[in-house]
Amino acid sequence: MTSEITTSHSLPSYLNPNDLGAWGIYLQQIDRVTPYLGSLGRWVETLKRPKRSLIVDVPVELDNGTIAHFEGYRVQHNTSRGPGKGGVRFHQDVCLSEVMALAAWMSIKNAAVNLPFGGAKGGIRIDARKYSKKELERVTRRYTSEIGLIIGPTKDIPAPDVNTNSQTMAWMMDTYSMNEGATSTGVVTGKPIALGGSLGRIEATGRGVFVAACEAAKDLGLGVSGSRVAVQGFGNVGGTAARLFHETGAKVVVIQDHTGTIFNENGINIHDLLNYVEDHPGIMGFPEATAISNEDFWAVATEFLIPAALENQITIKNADQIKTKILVEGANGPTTPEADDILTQKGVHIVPDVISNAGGVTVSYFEWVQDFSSFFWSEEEINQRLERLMRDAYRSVSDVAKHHGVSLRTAAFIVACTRILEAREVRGLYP
Ligand SMILES: NC(=O)c1ccc[n+]([C@@H]2O[C@H](COP(=O)([O-])OP(=O)(O)OC[C@H]3O[C@@H](n4cnc5c(N)ncnc54)[C@H](O)[C@@H]3O)[C@@H](O)[C@H]2O)c1
Repeated sequence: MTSEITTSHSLPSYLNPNDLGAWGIYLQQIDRVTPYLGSLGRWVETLKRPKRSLIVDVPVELDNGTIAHFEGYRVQHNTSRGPGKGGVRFHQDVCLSEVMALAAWMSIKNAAVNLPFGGAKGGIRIDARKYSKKELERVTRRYTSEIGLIIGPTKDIPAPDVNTNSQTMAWMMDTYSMNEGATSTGVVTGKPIALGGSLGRIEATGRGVFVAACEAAKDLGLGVSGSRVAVQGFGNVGGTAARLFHETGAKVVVIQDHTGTIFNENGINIHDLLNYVEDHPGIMGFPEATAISNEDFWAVATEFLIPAALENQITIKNADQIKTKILVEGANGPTTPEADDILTQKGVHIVPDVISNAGGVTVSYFEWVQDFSSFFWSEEEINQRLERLMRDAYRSVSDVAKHHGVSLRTAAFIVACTRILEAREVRGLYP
């Protein structure tokens, strides 16, 4: 791997070469696919620097009358295939190199599933738990106004991410619309339904995970009905994926959340568990399963393992114990590169996050399309279109993986980088 050479040649002066963080990992991933890009390789430097990075000061008056200042970012990594698209994160550790990497991974995800978007991401360096709803509203509105120069329905469309939600998007939409003097629903996605949000958005990521799992099962000649499934995380993504497996006749035998791990070799009744977690802090104490240790979660023999909680969960420490056939990444970055190598050597079929959890951004795309036409689709229509798009995405990546004899993760990057750089090449350089 030539990451040091590449990074020293292509690093913008505003980054610290000794502390690249997530951006360094992204650069290594690009180095890994460059040999597969053929003549498009001459454009690869395009992917190693963001098109546009905006850093803004966000001053607000707090409830106690003092003035606080927060750092805000919006990075548009690449817009060759369409407007920027990606979430806005509120977190005290947000920094430029992290937002750059998250924006770049959105370019890859959007291109891998063939959505007509580039990649972008935003963030504010703030510990959201320490501020009132009114303070967060003022922060959101001032941030939106500051980045209003570069966002817009045909320029860059933000969405929720860590610690932001549909209410945050409603404030962003309202602020942008006030500044424009026109109601502009298409400037953000992930909005409340009352404001042009899309049906099916809440379940979209979990549904996409399930569709990707079914496609992977076809590749391996496995049936889903009767198979055993392990799910880590029983929130939006894990809960929906578990329910769809259960409704298809699979046995979800083990589930872990932040409260612990539960097991039932005959399969956990997911409808009962969903009802249970509505009145409890988590899955622990569910009467129709047995509690086991969190470490034992990884050793349960299954056909499908769905990490849908946090990043860096499958590491060199537990990869050896894992006994599954198909790993479908619901979370972003749940598998470390070392663990990825161990599992691949063991013959585990890994469906990477940029494909398997793309259901959310896909229905965000549908929301944007519906807002443009002011014509809204039924939930059934949305789910059908989502399933078709996810199946097509999996197939094209799987075909490339077979053609080059590489993993689905490398194949997803090959497909995505090729699409982005083809667009770059035919557009040509301005002026
Ligand atoms: N929601 C989306 O549309 C979407 C889209 C793409 C990717 N993702 C990714 O999927 C993952 C899950 O997102 P979500 O929306 O379901 O979040 P969520 O908050 O609804 O659920 C998270 C789940 O993870 C569990 N969890 C937290 N800490 C844990 C720990 N230490 N061990 C085991 N379980 C733990 C929680 O108990 C909860 O059940 C995240 O990585 C997120 O970035 C989500």
